[in-house]
Amino acid sequence: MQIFKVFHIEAAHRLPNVPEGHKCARLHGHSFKVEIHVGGTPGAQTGWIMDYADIKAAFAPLYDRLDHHYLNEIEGLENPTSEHIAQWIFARLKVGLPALTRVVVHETCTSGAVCEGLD
Ligand SMILES: Nc1nc2c(c(=O)[nH]1)N=C([C@H](O)[C@H](O)COP(=O)(O)OP(=O)(O)OP(=O)(O)O)CN2
Ligand SMILES: [Zn+2]
Repeated sequence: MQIFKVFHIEAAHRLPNVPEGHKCARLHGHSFKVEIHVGGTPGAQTGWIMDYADIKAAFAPLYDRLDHHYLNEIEGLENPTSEHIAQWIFARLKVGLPALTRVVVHETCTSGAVCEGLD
């Protein structure tokens, strides 16, 4: 079973490696929606896999690094595609949140990336 918590991140970026004339080469911003999913079995007494507040606390340091920042300036996000943002979050969050199973980054209402592990 999995639970999830949703975060909203305002941030700017540009994609440096797109073909010439691509709209995403220009500086622009998004209201990113990030889902953090955690897997496990609900505890017999608690009835929950984990307190949602603990997911929030684990993600907080990364949230602070991303929210209202220019993503290209962040180490590891020099090419901040949805895919790279999802991988960047997964790699760093997994260390302190071992039950992490999935990171979903909605870049717009119609597009996004899902990371369920690192190759
Ligand atoms: N595979 C990827 N493709 C694109 C990415 C990406 O991160 N991974 N990023 C972009 C742009 O940053 C852009 O902001 C989002 O693109 P898009 O979904 O095309 O945005 P629109 O608002 O124009 O979408 P519509 O629903 O078609 O209006 C581009 N590609
Ligand atoms: Zn974009």
